Amino acid sequence: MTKVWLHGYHGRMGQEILHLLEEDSHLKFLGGSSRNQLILPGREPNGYSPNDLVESLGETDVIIDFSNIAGNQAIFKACKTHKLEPKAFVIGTTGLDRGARNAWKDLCREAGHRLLFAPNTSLGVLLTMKMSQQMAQVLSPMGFDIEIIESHHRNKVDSPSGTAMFLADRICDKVDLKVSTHRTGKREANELGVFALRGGSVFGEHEVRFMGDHEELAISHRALSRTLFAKGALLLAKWIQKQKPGQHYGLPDVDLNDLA
Ligand SMILES: NC(=O)C1=CN([C@@H]2O[C@H](COP(=O)(O)OP(=O)(O)OC[C@H]3O[C@@H](n4cnc5c(N)ncnc54)[C@H](OP(=O)(O)O)[C@@H]3O)[C@@H](O)[C@H]2O)C=CC1
Ligand SMILES: O=C(O)C1=N[C@H](C(=O)O)C[C@H](O)C1
Repeated sequence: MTKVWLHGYHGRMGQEILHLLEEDSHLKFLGGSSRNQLILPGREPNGYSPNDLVESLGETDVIIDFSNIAGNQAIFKACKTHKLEPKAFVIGTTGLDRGARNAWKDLCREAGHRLLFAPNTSLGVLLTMKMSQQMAQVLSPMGFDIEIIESHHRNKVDSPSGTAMFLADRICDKVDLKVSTHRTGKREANELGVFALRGGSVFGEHEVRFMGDHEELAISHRALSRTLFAKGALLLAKWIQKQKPGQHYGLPDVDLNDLA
């Protein structure tokens, strides 16, 4: 059995993942953490120090993080300062800047951790990314403009979404465009604009639009619940365990056929 730790235990995603973990025959919930509490089965939830957290993680095989920037920073600092033995990580938290991601990458190399940055754990989004790259490679040289629009629930704290930035960056790996998230004036020729809507209880919608002079193509993904993110997180938790230690991975490294 693979033992799993849930950082962001009390959150919307934490609770969704917990429900699926309870039914999974290969993964076992070892414990969790939120802003102020350590949650260990059979014990009263308790306050904790970074050292307590790392001690509790000792037995864990995979740490799944769905918290926020401060929460991700907290578990990073605890693992770095208190020298956690090699583990596997799935980082579902979004909004991390380049500095934070680089610090995790360094820690992986130093400590022998395996880590996957997964700003969207839906397998459909992975396919959306791959298809968007292919469409961009054909349509951008033909003069089509590419823009991304995303919608999420009113309580989401980061904007644009991690997924929208991921889609934009992966498209820009293939075509020579610059991501713009704060356009105020006219569109520049080499821009890929990213725009966010917030409201209601939208689980997550992303649309990549390819806008030409006489026709328009689009590829879109709509989450119908949080279950798909939780299911994907558990599949990816199994996937990351099989990867090489001391390495970090991104969603483009994941072959959908390996998850079936
Ligand atoms: N990869 C993916 O597919 C998806 C990613 N996400 C991302 O996952 C993250 C969580 O989303 P969601 O569940 O909706 O958010 P919530 O706000 O519902 O939950 C956040 C959780 O993080 C905890 N937390 C906050 N600060 C800290 C801290 N300093 N230390 C430890 N834990 C902390 C909160 O604890 P407390 O309850 O004590 O405040 C809470 O349990 C977001 O970044 C979101 O964008 C969301 C959906 C899918
Ligand atoms: O906060 C959310 O809810 C979601 N966040 C992720 C993101 O920022 O892309 C993934 C998903 O769309 C839901």
